[in-house]
Amino acid sequence: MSSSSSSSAGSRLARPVPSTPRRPLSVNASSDDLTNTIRATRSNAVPATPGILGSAKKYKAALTTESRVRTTSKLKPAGLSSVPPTPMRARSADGSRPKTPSTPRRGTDSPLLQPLMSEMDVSKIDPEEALVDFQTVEPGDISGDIDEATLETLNDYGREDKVLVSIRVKPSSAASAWELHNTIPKSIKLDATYTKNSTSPPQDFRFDEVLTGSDNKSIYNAVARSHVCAAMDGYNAVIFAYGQTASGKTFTLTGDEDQPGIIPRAMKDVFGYIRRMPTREYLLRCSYLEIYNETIHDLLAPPSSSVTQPVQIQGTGANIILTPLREEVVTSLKSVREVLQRGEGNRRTASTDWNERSSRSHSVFRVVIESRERGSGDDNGAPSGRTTPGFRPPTPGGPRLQAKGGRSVQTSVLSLIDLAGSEKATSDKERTREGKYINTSLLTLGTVIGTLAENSAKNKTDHVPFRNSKLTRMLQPSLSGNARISVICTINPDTSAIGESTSTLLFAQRIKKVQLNAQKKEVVDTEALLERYRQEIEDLKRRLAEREVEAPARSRRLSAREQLEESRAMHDLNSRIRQLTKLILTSQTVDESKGDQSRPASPSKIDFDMSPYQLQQELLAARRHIETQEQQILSLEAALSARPELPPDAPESEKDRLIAEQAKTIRELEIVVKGYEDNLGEPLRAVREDVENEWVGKVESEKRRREEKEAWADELVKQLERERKARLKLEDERQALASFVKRFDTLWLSTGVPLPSTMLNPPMPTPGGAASIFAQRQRTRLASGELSMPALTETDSPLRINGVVEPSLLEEEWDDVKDVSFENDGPILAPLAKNGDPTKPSGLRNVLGERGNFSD
Ligand SMILES: Nc1ncnc2c1ncn2[C@@H]1O[C@H](COP(=O)(O)OP(=O)(O)OP(=O)(O)O)[C@@H](O)[C@H]1O
Repeated sequence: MSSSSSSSAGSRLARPVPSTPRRPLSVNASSDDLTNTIRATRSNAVPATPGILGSAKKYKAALTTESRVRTTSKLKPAGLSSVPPTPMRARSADGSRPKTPSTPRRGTDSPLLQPLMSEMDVSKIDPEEALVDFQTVEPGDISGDIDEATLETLNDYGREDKVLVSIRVKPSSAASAWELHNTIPKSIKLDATYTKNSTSPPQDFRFDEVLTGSDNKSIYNAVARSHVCAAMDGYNAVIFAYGQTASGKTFTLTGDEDQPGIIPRAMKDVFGYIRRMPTREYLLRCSYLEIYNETIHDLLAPPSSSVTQPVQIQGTGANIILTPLREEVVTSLKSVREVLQRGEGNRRTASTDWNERSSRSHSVFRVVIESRERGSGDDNGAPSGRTTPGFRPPTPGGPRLQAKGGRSVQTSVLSLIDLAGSEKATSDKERTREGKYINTSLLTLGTVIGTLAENSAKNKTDHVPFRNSKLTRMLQPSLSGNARISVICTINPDTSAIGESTSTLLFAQRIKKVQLNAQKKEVVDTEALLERYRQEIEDLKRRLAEREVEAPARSRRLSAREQLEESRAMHDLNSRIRQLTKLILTSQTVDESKGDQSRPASPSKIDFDMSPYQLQQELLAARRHIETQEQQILSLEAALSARPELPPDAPESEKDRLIAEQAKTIRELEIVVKGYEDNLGEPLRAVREDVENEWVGKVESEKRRREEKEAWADELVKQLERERKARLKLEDERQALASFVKRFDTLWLSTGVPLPSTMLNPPMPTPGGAASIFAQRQRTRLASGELSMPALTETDSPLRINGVVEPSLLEEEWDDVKDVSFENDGPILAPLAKNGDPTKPSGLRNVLGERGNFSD
């Protein structure tokens, strides 16, 4: 053990938890126990290891949750004996298969199982208190098989970018339809007797492993151990079993009393791995869910809430969140066993035509592994882990281990998936309905795998229908490449299952082609870094102040070269302070989600959702800030210059003190000025630039709108001018007409013809009527020589304006007027009839000639 690890171990042991003796080595929490518990739960019998479950052994629980679990576990022995009977038990009792209209979740019948683990719920636990490390792992919790040599020799398929695909052939007493390793190692082919096409030889299917027999240990070593270790090393890892119903998937993953499967062995290796890693500490969280009839149920939630509140898949692509999903912190194999027991109790299994205990759902057991380097045990003068305040995450998915002191936290997920088996139609209606869902999701899994394989092989980017089923949606991040995957395809070698086995082998071949590129995920805690920066700044400032105090006395002793070096050292200290100050500002304020390192956030971070007004306010606030700083600078400068000068006979020490103070003030000023420039000057310019950029577009569009309005206003003015002219013209015409009528009336009066009685109350004249009468009368009087009147010339035209005869609006009216006269003009025309021909057409045109004095 290295010295650092010993010291950390020492500090850990020194934690103030006196009543935490090591767990006795006699605790034999073997994977067999774990499997027994699972199997027992699945068969609804009292667990095969009641002694262990009900044991009153004193568990060490210094930094684990076991003490709390233990408190609640005290009820368990009583509860276990009263687990109510289930359909399976009923079946074994009366020998006939029970009718199960809906697949039962046995957890519903065993409420006593529920509260036991509630205190392990991760949302109620300070993760720092549940850390597991090499000291807290019990020897009984680990697999004795794992050691350095084993790890070295592990066939680490996880390092390849391909899925590890293995075939497991279930032992059968009947004749096998398949030949194994006949011509090629790790291959399987159909016995030629059963090939349909006898002319072509049967295809050799080659895989990473082709395994037989009932030994689960060799299976685990061959197909799972490397992936479990990869998960502990920081990679996401997925191990799943695929195959037709009753072919041995559950046997492979869970196993039985004699042959513990992958899950119990993996968990033993997890603790074994932790024990081998004295330099790291771990937080393990488990969740367990099932996809039943395309609904995701949390197997760790109370059954009632699981039914009413199914788990939803949120997010897109590789960032998928399952919510609400219970996660429980596990600190020992025992706590894993309890979690598995509860989950298994809630799983849906039923008797089918092929499998007495067929899984009717896909089940996913997930372990989230978070780890970080062990610190010195004291980041802030307190024991490691104890100082972190209770961490309650706002987001679904449970809490996260916090990085401390700049240490990074590595997170990975190990998913162990027992898929429901594909099957033909069964004799039971409900089973058939379930079978449809199962087959559909498996079919989608096949399509997804096929597309992924095709995309990888042909370098294509065809759409992958992940969303077509809950299973593929949930597996999307892993299948998209960010996980190391191991698939165990189980087949039944019987001749009756040749079709299903062939289809399983084809699926296995396709998934072999999927390309992977799993990466480790590490997160560094910026808060811890900031704290370190702050401490360093304080330290540097203190050193700087010390040097400054000593500087005057020392400078008298130092040579010129030494003085130069001294000033360089001071300068370096100052630069480092400035650099760290800037770093703090950047880390605190840069919005990591946007990845924009160039823009500080507060107070000058630009939010493009802000309104221009808000931006202006921001700008103003920043300006005010600058002004305050400028005032600070001024006042500091004033204070500096206002210092009383020392009298020449002042003691040397007094002079030294004053010089040191002044030097300090100057450096403070320098830092403030530099800080002003770095933190406000540049950001403020950026603000102005952003505001200006935003306004340029707006000003341009405003300008365009204004130009358009001006053009429109010009047009309006022009129209108004035209209208004004038209009005003037009309007014002139009106006046000309009025004077014309007036003249006409004068002429009438001069004829001496008495006004007819009707004229005393004349009807309203119309232009045509008056003109007609006037013309008639003129003709009569001219003809009789009674009147010598100068002929009307163009100059008399009422339409003449400014000496020019212009076409008039009135002209059109005249054209339209065919007969204009006074109403009841008979009496008026009577006297005219004496001198003229009243039968002739009347009208001004007749008086003034065919066109009169109207010109075109
Ligand atoms: N390799 C094996 N050695 C011994 N027994 C096996 C093996 N594989 C399967 N079995 C037995 O076969 C039966 C069916 O196996 P299992 O329940 O694991 O099938 P499954 O594929 O999970 O079925 P389903 O999809 O219906 O849940 C079990 O009784 C199991 O013990």
